[in-house]
Amino acid sequence: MATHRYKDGYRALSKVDGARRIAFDVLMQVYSEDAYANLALAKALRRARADERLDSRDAGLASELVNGTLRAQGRLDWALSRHLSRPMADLDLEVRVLLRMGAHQILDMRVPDHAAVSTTVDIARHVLTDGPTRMVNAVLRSLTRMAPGELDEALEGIADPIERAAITHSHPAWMVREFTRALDAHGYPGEELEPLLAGDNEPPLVTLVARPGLIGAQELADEAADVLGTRVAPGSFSEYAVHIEHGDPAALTAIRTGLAGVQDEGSQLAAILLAGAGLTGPDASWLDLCAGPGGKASLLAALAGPRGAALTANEVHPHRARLVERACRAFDNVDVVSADGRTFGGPKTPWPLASFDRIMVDAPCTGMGSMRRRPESRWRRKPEDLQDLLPLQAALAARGAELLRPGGVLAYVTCSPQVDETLGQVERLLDRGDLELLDAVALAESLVPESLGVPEGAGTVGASKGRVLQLWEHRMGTDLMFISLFRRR
Ligand SMILES: C[S@@+](CC[C@H](N)C(=O)[O-])C[C@H]1O[C@@H](n2cnc3c(N)ncnc32)[C@H](O)[C@@H]1O
Repeated sequence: MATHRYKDGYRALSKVDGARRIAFDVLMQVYSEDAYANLALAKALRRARADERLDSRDAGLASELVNGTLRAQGRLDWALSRHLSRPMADLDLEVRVLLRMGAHQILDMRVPDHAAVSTTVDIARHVLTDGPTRMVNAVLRSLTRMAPGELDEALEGIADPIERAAITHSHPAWMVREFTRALDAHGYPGEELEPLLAGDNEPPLVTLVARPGLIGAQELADEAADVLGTRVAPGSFSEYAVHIEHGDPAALTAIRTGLAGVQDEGSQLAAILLAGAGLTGPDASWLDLCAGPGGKASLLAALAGPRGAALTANEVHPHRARLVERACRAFDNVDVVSADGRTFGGPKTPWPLASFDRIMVDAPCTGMGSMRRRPESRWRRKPEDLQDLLPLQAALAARGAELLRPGGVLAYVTCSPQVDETLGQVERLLDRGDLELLDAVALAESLVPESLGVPEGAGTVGASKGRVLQLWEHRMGTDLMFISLFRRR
């Protein structure tokens, strides 16, 4: 066992709590190696379970510490900075991570103060020298000594409403500005900002998709209930969706064999709407231009199959193209290709211009619509990212339009409500003059089991007769998917 010098001589360090140590190690990987929290955590938990170091309660605690600490980072740093004599950014990473973990337990979890402090300091003793360890101890103790309501009062004292909302709901201020702009652009009142931001801090609903033709939603729900012992519920906006309350979907045979997948209802709806839009003429050749990792491609393949249609699924990154292959392994009507979508197809290729009947352009975006699923992503994304994303999205959408035959249907989709990458790109597509915007809201209402409740007029773009569909977690419970549909003239 490790030893350490203290005033009273050498002594054994106290045993570090397993779940907290795992959380600390995963958080360090997220911050120092840009690891994805969900992947790093799953790997660490698998390893600990294999060594029989962890039961399911510990695994739950480690998950909450990782995900909760990441989500709450902005608010925790603000709270901690009130008890620090120098800026948080000047502290060593290990110290910052321990302070955040400890603060999350003190402020947000039902961990008794003394346990939150002592378990954090136990880790500090293993990874830090004496001085920083004492500092972690002192700052966390001072946090526990705050008067009730002290933080709320300080929050109320922040004059700028964007800054206040950013800290209260732990989002970067630029994102709060963008969410405000997006709500406004779709005609929703500013009061919806708070529930929107709060939704990002809720653990996400896990939704499965029963790929039609392979397995029915009821059969999938029965397997999930039996194997995972979870309560299940049917989807509201996709007849193929099954919500589960808990459990690891990977334990289901239907998931392992590709009959079903994990997919938010918003994503399912994007594929359902592209497949459901009216079309005259042939309906045989479908394209997913940005297919990785293959969620929408696999549902599109399932919907194309009974019509005798084939899907070409393209993805620029070969490793992600392999994920598309895996997601579509149960289908024989899918051709997976790895190429740059901006120059995909064309003369002398198997995919001439103006040849596809239905095209999905699910463009790379800021991902601001699925922050609840990737707790670290809100801090990784920068507003400058849009400088690269916007031209990329425009070029992919334009290529999609060129590959679409007259009378064919194109879906331009993002997992973000950010105005420039959604409505801005729709306007750009309409400026081409060869595309007509369809009414995605009316089509959705005609296809979904329950009404989406989109207010009258919301989603109308300029003078066009069409409407785009923006989904909101706080209204529909889905990711904030943006779906627009066009027909080529
Ligand atoms: C939003 S994701 C697509 C999600 C996918 N449709 C699904 O439902 O699973 C965007 C994808 O576009 C890919 N991508 C980025 N640049 C691209 C390009 N120039 N050509 C084709 N694909 C690209 C990204 O690698 C990413 O996998």
